[in-house]
Amino acid sequence: MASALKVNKDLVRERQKCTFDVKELTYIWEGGREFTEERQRYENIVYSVKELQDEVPELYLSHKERYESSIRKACILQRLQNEYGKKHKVLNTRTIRLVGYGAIRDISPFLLHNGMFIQTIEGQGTPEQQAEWMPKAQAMQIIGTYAQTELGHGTFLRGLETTATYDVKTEEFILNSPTLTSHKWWPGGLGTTVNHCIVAAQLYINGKKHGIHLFMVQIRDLETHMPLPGINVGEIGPKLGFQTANNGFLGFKNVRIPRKNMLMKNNQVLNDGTYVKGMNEKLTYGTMVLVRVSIVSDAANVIARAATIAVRYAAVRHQSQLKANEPEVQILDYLTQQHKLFIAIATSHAFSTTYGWLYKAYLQVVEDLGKGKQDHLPELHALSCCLKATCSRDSAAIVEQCRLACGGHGYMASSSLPIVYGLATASVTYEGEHTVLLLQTARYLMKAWQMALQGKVLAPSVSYLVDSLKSNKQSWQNTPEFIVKGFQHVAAGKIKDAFHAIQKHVKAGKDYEDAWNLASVQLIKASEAHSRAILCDVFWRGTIIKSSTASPGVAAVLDHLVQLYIVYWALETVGDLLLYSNITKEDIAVLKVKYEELLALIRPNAVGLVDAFDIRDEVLNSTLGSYDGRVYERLMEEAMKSPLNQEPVNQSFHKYLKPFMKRAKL
Ligand SMILES: CC/C=C\C/C=C\C/C=C\C/C=C\CCC(=O)SCCNC(=O)CCNC(=O)[C@H](O)C(C)(C)COP(=O)(O)OP(=O)(O)OC[C@H]1O[C@@H](n2cnc3c(N)ncnc32)[C@H](O)[C@@H]1OP(=O)(O)O
Ligand SMILES: Cc1cc2nc3c(=O)[nH]c(=O)nc-3n(C[C@H](O)[C@H](O)[C@H](O)COP(=O)(O)OP(=O)(O)OC[C@H]3O[C@@H](n4cnc5c(N)ncnc54)[C@H](O)[C@@H]3O)c2cc1C
Repeated sequence: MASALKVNKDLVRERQKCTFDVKELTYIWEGGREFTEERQRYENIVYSVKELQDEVPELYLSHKERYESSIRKACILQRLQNEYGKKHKVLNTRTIRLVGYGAIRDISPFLLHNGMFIQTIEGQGTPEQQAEWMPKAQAMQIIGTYAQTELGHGTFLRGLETTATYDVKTEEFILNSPTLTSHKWWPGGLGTTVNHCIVAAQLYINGKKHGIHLFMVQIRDLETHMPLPGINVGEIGPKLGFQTANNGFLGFKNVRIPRKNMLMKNNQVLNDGTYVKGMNEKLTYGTMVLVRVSIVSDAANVIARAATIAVRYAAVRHQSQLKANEPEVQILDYLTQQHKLFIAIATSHAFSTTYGWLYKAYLQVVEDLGKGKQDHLPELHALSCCLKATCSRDSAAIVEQCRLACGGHGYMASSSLPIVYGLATASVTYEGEHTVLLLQTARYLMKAWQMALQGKVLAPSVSYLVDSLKSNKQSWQNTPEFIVKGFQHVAAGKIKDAFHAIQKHVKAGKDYEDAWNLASVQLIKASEAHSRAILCDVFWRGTIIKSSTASPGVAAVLDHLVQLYIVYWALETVGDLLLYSNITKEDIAVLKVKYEELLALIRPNAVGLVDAFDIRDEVLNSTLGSYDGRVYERLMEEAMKSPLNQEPVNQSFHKYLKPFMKRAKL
């Protein structure tokens, strides 16, 4: 961090106003002091490596140069990560991703290796397969990705066209891409980086189709990196963001792999071609569940980055007068600006708390599955789908809101907000498209409602449906607990409406599937309302626990943030509350005042709160958001790095402009 002398005076003043212990909040936000200290130790190592510092900003490099630079840095990072793991302890994936962003400035071409390839071997491989591939993958002797999506299908996995046909004679699978649309399309690192893939393919044995299975396939020679025979591989080209992820395409022509290369923890193919079905065919999708859970944490992190940039900038930026003859105010003093930004801070805490809760549930399900118990798998699938969908979508909207809150300068690439938006919005689509995942949860909610009507016991996350069936005479109270109940009433009401809409269409003679489609707008609204009820409930309960051991200062700001989140969403969805709960116009008027009071309470701590995210300047990489607040100096310094500013006159003047001006007629 910059020395106090060089720090912008507004930021100095803001930091002096802060009423709580910033470090203590960092530890809480990050899940414990040990995680923060581990990350900081690793950051100190990584960001002192000279080779990781850019001479030319990445954005001025060509597509090819950018990729080459990202690979160079990713290799250095991976080496540092492995060395660190040997000396200290293995880093958690959040730290790896965070520190990686700071060095690479975008997505690591090894993201899928570290985020899905290794996890799939771990989660889907037999102990023998793990013993064979894990050490090599961890040491990066083999580099891999998760190759599932095809040109023709990403969502509908049963529609994937890549085939893996078992040849009993040779005890091999033969992989083929029978059509153009069956080519793998999108996997990160696939373009020119990886030499192995986990490939999702339709399994055929003796002409019988057994559905999607996962296969370990080597696609490039380990020495020459040339594609192996029968492999057609390449990169898919520039995208909105994710430029250095090296997303690729892949086709197979009679590529043979040994039988042991099918990941067989769940389903198996024996030597003679006998197919042995596992406990649950959906366990093949297990890595996706883990990544969906992790995306909730990623959403908290991207919001924290955007909020840090926008809040610090809003403290430094002065524009317009509140009153005539008075100096121009910090834009952070406009209530509308606080309305845009404080919800970002609160949301980041909401998602971080929810992630902790969801990850615990994930670990419990994994432990249960190990014992042959799968009772909580449907609930976890439903939760991970709707929370991934809602958190990723909110993160993209909030990052964009933070960008807009920075006015014109937020549009500068050097603000980093465009690149952060690229990351956030990608997560709305990858790992299960937003609407599609909401509809997965809706399937679960429809069943849960049916069970509630039948008086059956429901899983904890939907048990509120039972309460909603009881007559609700209790009058509204403007307390967080009661507002959370209000969200549950909204969710239950929307679930019930969607259920009835389906029933109505079925009664009118529609097939269930058509009725489902006709009700699907209501279904996604029900799923969203369920997500919001969960987020508010988990955030509220989680904050009470965290506050119980926190200092009074930190407990107070945590309380302000959780209340702000709950009241903000109550006001955003006030129409729903009027429809489905006992809230009155008078209660809403009180909530509006409460919301304004909360903005005022948070205002003095705004900069302290984003400082507590403890995101280093290297990770922020932002002219607007650095710790010292030297916004204008940095904007000018970065502009001066433009190649167009390295010469007083660009050659295009002589080639085009001058002749054009000469020819121009009055
Ligand atoms: C260092 C890094 C660390 C961590 C990584 C963190 C972040 C990663 C960052 C970046 C990642 C980058 C890129 C992303 C990579 C990808 O995008 S990989 C590809 C992802 N693809 C998808 O997500 C595909 C989406 N589609 C599906 O999941 C499924 O097709 C579907 C769920 C939409 C439908 O599946 P179907 O087989 O058709 O099933 P169905 O008939 O609809 O449902 C049947 C029943 O099965 C239940 N079910 C479905 N999925 C699961 C599951 N995963 N687990 C448990 N149960 C499941 C479903 O609910 C149905 O149950 P019923 O009881 O209702 O019948
Ligand atoms: C940056 C990025 C990285 C990625 N990395 C990987 C990777 O490493 N490995 C990999 O395998 N894949 C990867 N993917 C692919 C990604 O997982 C898919 O793009 C994603 O799952 C969405 O599938 P799709 O593209 O087929 O969308 P589609 O399903 O074609 O979606 C198009 C539209 O149709 C709608 N739709 C589709 N089905 C339904 C339905 N049943 N009901 C209602 N609406 C529907 C959707 O809501 C959406 O509006 C990546 C994608 C991106 C953008």
